[in-house]
Amino acid sequence: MKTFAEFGLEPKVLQAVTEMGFEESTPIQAKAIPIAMSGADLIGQAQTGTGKTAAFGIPLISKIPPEEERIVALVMTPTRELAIQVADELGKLARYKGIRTLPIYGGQDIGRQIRALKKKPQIIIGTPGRLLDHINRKTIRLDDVQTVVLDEADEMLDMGFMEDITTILSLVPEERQTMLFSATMPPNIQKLAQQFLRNPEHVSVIPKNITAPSIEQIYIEVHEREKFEALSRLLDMESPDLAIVFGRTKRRVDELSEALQKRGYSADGLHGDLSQNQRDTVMRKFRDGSIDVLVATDVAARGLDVSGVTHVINFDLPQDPESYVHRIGRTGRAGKEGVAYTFVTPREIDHLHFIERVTRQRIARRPLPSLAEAIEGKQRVTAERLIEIIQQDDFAEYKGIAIQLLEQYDSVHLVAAAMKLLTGEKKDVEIELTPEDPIRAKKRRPDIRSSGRRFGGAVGGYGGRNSRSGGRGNGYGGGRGGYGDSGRGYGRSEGGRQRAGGRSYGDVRRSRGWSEE
Ligand SMILES: Nc1ncnc2c1ncn2[C@@H]1O[C@H](COP(=O)(O)OP(=O)(O)OP(=O)(O)O)[C@@H](O)[C@H]1O
Ligand SMILES: [Mg+2]
Repeated sequence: MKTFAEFGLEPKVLQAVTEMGFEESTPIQAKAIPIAMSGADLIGQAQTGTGKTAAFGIPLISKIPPEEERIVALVMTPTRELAIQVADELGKLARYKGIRTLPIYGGQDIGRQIRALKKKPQIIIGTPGRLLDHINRKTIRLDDVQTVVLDEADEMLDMGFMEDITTILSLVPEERQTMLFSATMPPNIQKLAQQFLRNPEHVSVIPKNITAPSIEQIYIEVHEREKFEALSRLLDMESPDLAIVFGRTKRRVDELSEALQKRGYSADGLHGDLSQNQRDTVMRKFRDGSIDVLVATDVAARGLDVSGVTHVINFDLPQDPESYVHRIGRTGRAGKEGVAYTFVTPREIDHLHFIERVTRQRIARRPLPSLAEAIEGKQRVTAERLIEIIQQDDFAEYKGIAIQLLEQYDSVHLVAAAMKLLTGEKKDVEIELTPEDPIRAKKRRPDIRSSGRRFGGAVGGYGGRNSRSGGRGNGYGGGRGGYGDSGRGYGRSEGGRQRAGGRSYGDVRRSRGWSEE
C-alpha cells in the first residue's frame, strides 16, 4: 500500500498526516486521493472505518492556497456530531497549512457561528438545514466554492435533505469538483449523482483488496421483556472498554440509559430531542471515557469515529441493512478489532435473515449469557483491576492495615471479601422498559446477484480470522482473492486504548457492497 509521501503531498500536509499517526494509506485513500487531486468528480465507497474522511480531506486541503480568504470548500454531513468530527479531522490535516475549518450545525447559537465566520474559514462543514439558514442570512456565500463533498450522501437523502441539498448546490458555481462518500450506496444515490456530479469516477474498494474492519458479528435471541437483563449480563460478561448500545426510539434511549445508570453502569443517552449542549456533553464524556456506554438512536450510526469502542450492541434490531452496517461500523475501525451483538426477538428472526442476505454476511447465533457467566465476567474485571493496582505498586499506606487483618483472618477470606466489595457495585434494581414493537420482515427478496457491480460489491468472502469465539466457518468464497496474508496494517502508530493493537489487512473478515435496499 502506498505511503502518503508517494502521493506527492506538499510537506505541510504530509507533516500533518504523519503526526496523526497515519503511516500507510488505506485502500480507499490509495485509489481516491490521486483521482481527487486531479480535480475529477468522484463517488467513493468503502467500508466503515477505512478512512474516507482523509480520502477526501487530503485532496481538498491540498487544493487550497494558504493565502486564501474565501470559503472555497463545503462539506455536508447528515448529523451535527459528524459535522463537528469531520471539521476536527480536516482541521488536523490542515493545521500546518494554516487553513481553517468551521463546523456549522443546528442547535448551536447562530451568533456564535457568525462571529466564527468572520475569522474567514476556508472550509465549512455543515448540516444542510443550518447551512441554508446562513445562506439566507447572507452570512455564508457560496460563490467561491470550488469543492463540495457530500459525506454519507445516502443518509442525507433518507433524512429528507434532498431539497435542501439541491438548493445549496444550485448556489455553488458549476465549475467545481463534487465528491460523494459513503459505506453504503443504495440506488437512489444514482439520482443524486446524475444531478450533481459531472462524469464522476466511481471509486469503490473491491473485496479483494478491501481493508475491512474486523468485526465479529453475533446475535442473541431474546424476548422483548428479557432484553434489559440480557444487556446487563452482556455488559458484565464482556466488560467493554467503550460500548455503543443502539435503541430504536428516543423514548427507548431515555429509558435505557436511565435504567443502566440505576444499575450502576456509567452510561448516558444521545438522540435528536436533546439540546445541543446535552448532545455535546454526552459525546465529550464518551470520547474522553468518563462514560463507558453510549446509548443512542441511529443519530450515532453514521460516521462517528470514537477510538476505543470495542462493542456495539443492537438492543433493538435496526430497521434496514444499511443501518445495521453503519451501526456496527462504529467498532472495528482503522484496522482494530470489534464485536457487534444484536438482540433479536423471536418474531424478528426473519428480518435478521433479511439483513444477513442483503449484507451477504452470516451472523452467528449465541445463547444468552448465563448469570454465572455474567458473574464470572464481573469478577474477572475486578481481579484485573486488583492486579493492575498491585503492578502499580502504590499502596504503601494500606500495608499496615493489611498486615493487621491478615493476623486475624484467613487470606483467602480477606481477598474474597475485598473482591465482593469491589465487584458488588451494580445494584439489582428492578427495571421495566416500555416494550417496542417488533420490526417486521421485508417481503422483498434481495437480488443478490445483480447487486454486485454497481457498488463494487463483487461477492467477497470471509477471510479466516481467529475470532475470540475460536473462528467461524467460512461463509462464502473464503479462499477468494488471497488478501488474507499481506500482514500489513494501517493502524495508527501511537496505538490507542483499544484492547487490540493495530490490526492488519490480513485480518479482513468480509467485504462487499450491496444495493438492494
Ligand atoms: N491511513 C490511515 N492510517 C491509520 N489510521 C487512519 C488512516 N486514515 C484514517 N485513519 C483513521 O481511521 C479512523 C476512521 O476513519 P474515518 O472516520 O475517515 O472512516 P470512514 O471510512 O469515514 O468510516 P464511516 O463509513 O464509518 O464514516 C479515523 O480515526 C481516522 O483518523
Ligand atoms: Mg466517514
